[in-house]
Amino acid sequence: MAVLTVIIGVVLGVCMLSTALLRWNEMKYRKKGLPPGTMGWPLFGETTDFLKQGPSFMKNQRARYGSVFKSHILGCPTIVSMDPELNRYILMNECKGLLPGYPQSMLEILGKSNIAAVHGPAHKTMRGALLSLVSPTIIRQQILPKIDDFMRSHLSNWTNQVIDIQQKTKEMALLSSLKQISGIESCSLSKTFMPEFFKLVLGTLSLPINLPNTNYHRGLQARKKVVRMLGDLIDERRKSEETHEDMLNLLMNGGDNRYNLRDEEIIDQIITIMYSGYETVSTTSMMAVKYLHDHPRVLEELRKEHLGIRERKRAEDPLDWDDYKSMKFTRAVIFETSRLATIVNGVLRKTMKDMELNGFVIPKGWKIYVYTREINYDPCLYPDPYAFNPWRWLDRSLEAHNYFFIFGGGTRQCPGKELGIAEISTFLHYFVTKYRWEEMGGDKVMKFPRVEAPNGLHIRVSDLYT
Ligand code: HEM
Repeated sequence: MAVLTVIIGVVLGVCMLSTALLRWNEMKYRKKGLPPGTMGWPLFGETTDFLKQGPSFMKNQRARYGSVFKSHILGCPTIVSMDPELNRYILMNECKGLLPGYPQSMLEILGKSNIAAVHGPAHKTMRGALLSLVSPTIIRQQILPKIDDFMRSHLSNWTNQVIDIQQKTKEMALLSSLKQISGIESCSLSKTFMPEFFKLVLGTLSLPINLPNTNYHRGLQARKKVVRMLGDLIDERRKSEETHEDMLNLLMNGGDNRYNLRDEEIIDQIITIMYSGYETVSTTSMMAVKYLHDHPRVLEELRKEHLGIRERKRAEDPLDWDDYKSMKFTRAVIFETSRLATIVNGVLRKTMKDMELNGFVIPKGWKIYVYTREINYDPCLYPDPYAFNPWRWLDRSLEAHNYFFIFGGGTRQCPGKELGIAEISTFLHYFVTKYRWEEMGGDKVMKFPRVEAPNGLHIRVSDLYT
C-alpha cells in the first residue's frame, strides 16, 4: 500500500511539474499580437513532435490555430506560415527586414560570405556574380558539354550491377559540379575533396556544439580542408599560364569580372554552389528514378523523348542546348518529382525588427518557417494531387503561377534552377537510353524532414537492349 502511495505521488508530482513547465513556457512567450499556437517544453519546444509527426504536426496545428501559428522548433521561437499569400509576401520582401534564418551551424560551415549569410548590397554582389556563372549562354557554351562528358563516364559501367542509386546520384551531383567549377583539375581533386565535402554537409545539419567527435566539429574541420584545397587551386591557377573555361576562371578573371570578388569570397561562392546544388539535384534524380520505376507509362513516354533525340545524333555526339530545350516531357517529370516528393519543404527567414504580418506582431529575432509543402498537394492547383502525373506540367503556365515555390521565390529565388534541371535531364537521358532497372525491394524512402533512403535505394541495372 505504501509503495502504491509513493508511485501515485511520483506520477502526480511528474504530471504537476510537467504542466507547470508547459504553462510557464507558454506564459514566457505570451506576447500581445503573436499568432496562436503552442510553445512546448522549455528549451526543446515542440521539436520532437515536429520531427516525429512531420507534415501531420503542421496539418494538426493548422487545423487548431489557422495557417499562421507560433511554435518552438529546432531551437528557436518560430512562426510557421502555411498561408500561400503571406509566404509570397515574405519571400518578396526581404528589404523590409525578413532575412534568411538558416541555423548557425550552416552559416559557420558555409562561410561568412556565403549567399545565405549576406544581405543588402553584399547579397546583390554575390548573387550577381553567381548568376553570371550560370547564365543560359554559359550553360549552353561551357557547362552543358562538361555535364554531358561527366554523365557519360559516370553512367558507363552499370550494366548487370546492383547499385545504390542514392549513393550514385549523390556522387553525381557533387562530382558534376566540381567539374563545372574546376574543369581539368576536378579529376585529381575529387578523391580528397569528396569525403571532406560529405563531412561538411553533415556538419551543417547538426547542432552547433563544437566538441570533438561531433558532426559539427568534423564539419568545421572539413571546411578548413576544403578552403585550403580551393585556396591552393586558386594560387596554382595564378601561377600557371594555362587558360581554363570553367566557373573558377570566370570568378577569378579580372578582365570580365565586374564583381571582383576577394579570394575568400570566391571560395565561399564555390562552396555555396556545390552545397546548394548537391542535395537538391541528387535527391530529385533519385526520386525520379523511383517514380519512373513505379510508373511504367511515364517511363515509356520519357524514353520515347530521349530515344528520339538519340536518333537524330551519332552515338558520340554530346547533348546540346537545342536537345535540352526540346526535353519538354523530361522537364515535366522533374517538376512532378519535386512536387510529389517535396524535396524542399520550405525556407527559413528571421525578423530583423518587430514587424506586423497578417495583423500579427512578430518580435525581432524570431524565425519564420515559410512552409510551402502543403501547396504542392493543393487539389485546386494540382487535381488528384497524390498521383504522379507529369503531363499536368506540359501546360507551362503551371510553372509560372504565383504559388510555385519549388525553387523558392522573390529576391532569393534559386539562381541554379536551369543548371539543376539541365543536370538532372542529362542524367535521365543517359540513364533511360542505356538501361532498364528493377528495384531490389525492401528499401524505405523517408519523406520528412528530408527525402532520403536511410539504407540506400538499391536497383539491379541491365542493358536496355539485352
Ligand atoms: C532541383 C534542384 C534545385 C532545387 C529544388 C533548388 C531549390 C532552391 C530553393 C527553394 C531556394 C530558395 C532558398 C531560400 O529562399 O532561402 C534555392 C536557393 C538557392 N539555390 Fe537552388 N535549388 C536547386 C538547384 C540548385 C543548383 C544546381 C544550384 C547551383 C548553382 C543552386 C544554388 C542556389 C543558391 C546559391 C541559392 C540561394 C540564392 C540566394 O540566397 O540568393 N540551386 N534553391
